[in-house]
Amino acid sequence: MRLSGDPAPGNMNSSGSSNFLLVPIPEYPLLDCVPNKTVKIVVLGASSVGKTALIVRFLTKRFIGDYEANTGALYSRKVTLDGEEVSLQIQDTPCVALQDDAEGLYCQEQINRSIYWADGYVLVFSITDNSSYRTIQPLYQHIRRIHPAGNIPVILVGNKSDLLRARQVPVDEGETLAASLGGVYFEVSARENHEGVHAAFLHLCQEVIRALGGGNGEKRKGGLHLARPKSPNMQELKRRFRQVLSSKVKSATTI
Ligand SMILES: Nc1nc2c(ncn2[C@@H]2O[C@H](COP(=O)(O)OP(=O)(O)OP(=O)(O)O)[C@@H](O)[C@H]2O)c(=O)[nH]1
Repeated sequence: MRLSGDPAPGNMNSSGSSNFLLVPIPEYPLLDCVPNKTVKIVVLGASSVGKTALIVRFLTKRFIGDYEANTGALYSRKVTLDGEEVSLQIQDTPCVALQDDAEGLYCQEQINRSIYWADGYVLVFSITDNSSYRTIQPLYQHIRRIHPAGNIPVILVGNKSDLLRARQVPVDEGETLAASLGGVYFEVSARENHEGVHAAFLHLCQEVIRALGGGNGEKRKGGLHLARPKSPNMQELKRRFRQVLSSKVKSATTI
């Protein structure tokens, strides 16, 4: 899912094109406020698990169900995290896929750069897709190869919890896998509710701040407050949504 924004200068992906890190139009003039901390998060997972839907739900409290194939947009927001002003950047990414041997991973160069860039990791699978769940372990190993040392804040998100009848991954398997990664398991539905998604991202942001040496360890009250989006991103979102709708209507009428 693309949002508006010019390619960030100097960010070139492996093919030399500069459409890798899209810098959305900032919600605040950078001169207004230079938060003393930046939290960089990347959202990773197999195809169609809901990476973009989760980010959009978290940032806008809305569920928009249809997107073009994910090309990897960067979203930036000024947020107040436990009373501290923080610049939050969230990198969406194209899907990763298991290789035929079910051990290796197909992972584009731009995803490797996102992994290297990020401070915290949202690993997403769909509870309705066992293959997306089996992607997580090799994906985590891949992250570890890029960041062999130190603590890498990570959460495991089992999305589409509204589709209980289609469940393929039991809750305890999500919890067990999350524990093996050193993270927490969140079972959520980007379609149905904002609270669960918000809690997951909030937890990861707090872990990142702790890992970056911010705060004095314990979770202060206050939680995470997103600046009201006043950027054209919302207009862009609505335009993209109308575009998808009109294309569906057109295709329906041409049948
Ligand atoms: N029922 C249900 N559907 C969801 C949920 N989250 C996402 N979807 C649907 O799943 C499909 C994929 O959502 P995306 O957000 O595009 O997934 P993605 O992981 O970014 O997809 P890629 O572009 O393949 O990387 C869309 O049709 C969404 O409407 C959810 O919580 N519940």
